Amino acid sequence: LTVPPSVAATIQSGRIAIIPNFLPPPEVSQLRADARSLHAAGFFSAPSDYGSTAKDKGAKDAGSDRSLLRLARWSDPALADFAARRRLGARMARLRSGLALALARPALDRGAAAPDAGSSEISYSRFGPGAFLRRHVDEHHEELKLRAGWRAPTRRSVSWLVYLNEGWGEGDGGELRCFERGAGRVAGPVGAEDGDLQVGLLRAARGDPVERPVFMEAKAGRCRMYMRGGGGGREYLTGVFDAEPVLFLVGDFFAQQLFRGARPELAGRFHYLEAPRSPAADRLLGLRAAKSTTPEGGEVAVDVRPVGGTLVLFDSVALPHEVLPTKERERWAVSGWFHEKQQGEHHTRA
Ligand SMILES: O=C(O)CCC(=O)C(=O)O
Ligand SMILES: [Fe+2]
Repeated sequence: LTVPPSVAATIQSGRIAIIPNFLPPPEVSQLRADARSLHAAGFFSAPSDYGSTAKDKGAKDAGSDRSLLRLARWSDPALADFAARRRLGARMARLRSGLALALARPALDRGAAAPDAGSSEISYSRFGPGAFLRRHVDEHHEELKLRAGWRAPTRRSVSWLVYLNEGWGEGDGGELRCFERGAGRVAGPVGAEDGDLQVGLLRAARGDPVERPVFMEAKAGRCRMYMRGGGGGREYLTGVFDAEPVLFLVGDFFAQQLFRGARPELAGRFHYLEAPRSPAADRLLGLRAAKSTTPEGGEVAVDVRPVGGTLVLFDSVALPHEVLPTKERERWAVSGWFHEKQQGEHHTRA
């Protein structure tokens, strides 16, 4: 499946690519019926694995009526309409190959846990009336996930969703709200550089009117942030620091202190993609009760209605997003993540 350059460019700049009518209506209906019958049969479960760190769990909604069909069930030929699921899997595998080429991420999904399913992770999701999903990013730098972060052989690279709803109207709620970076050009692809994941960005400034992704090297818990330099090398922005506790102090202000030793003049431009969160910090910021949020400095909210057949794609590391509360209706989707190999062992924590 050929991925248009404009779609690739959108993903690489940290924005959401929206492709209406990706799935023909008959396939949308088949998958929706399949999801409904699997849900009715009790095969869906609460997304307990959601967010890989304890810190994340505090930031998620505990009580909302959201459930998933896991991969083992998805891949079970004995259950419901397996033919429809397999057809979608084949389509997603073709999309994955197209994306690997268009995004120059050749390792995309190689060695996937479930090659037959077409995507490393794939599941149905159901939001009951009133359900929502709090602001988050789908993948974090390994150091932000502590030891577990380095153990996984692969990581999320591209997030995808195909909505399965029939005639979703403006009043139905449940929009996917994405927090894109608003102003201007991004200097180079977001997400990762040479295996190092992005943790933040430098905002555009008068003398340098582009946003610059900031990546983090980490070796045995010793970290250093950098951006792409002029000659293609790394331009270090901080000295070496210990991941703990520094990365777990909330907010840009603390991160900006790290720039003092290297590039103090750039400190004020630094912004976390998604500031590390903790239940305590959320309480402090009054976020615990918030079902939806407004854009932070320099962000623009883009709302996507979950209309049947629409495909959305975005970089799993770079784009914060949330799902607004649904009103009366159930909200159905099939979603997943194409993975990439995680970087080599020399980066492993001691
Ligand atoms: O259902 C959606 O639109 C988004 C879901 C999501 O963000 C997630 O599962 O990580
Ligand atoms: Fe997400």
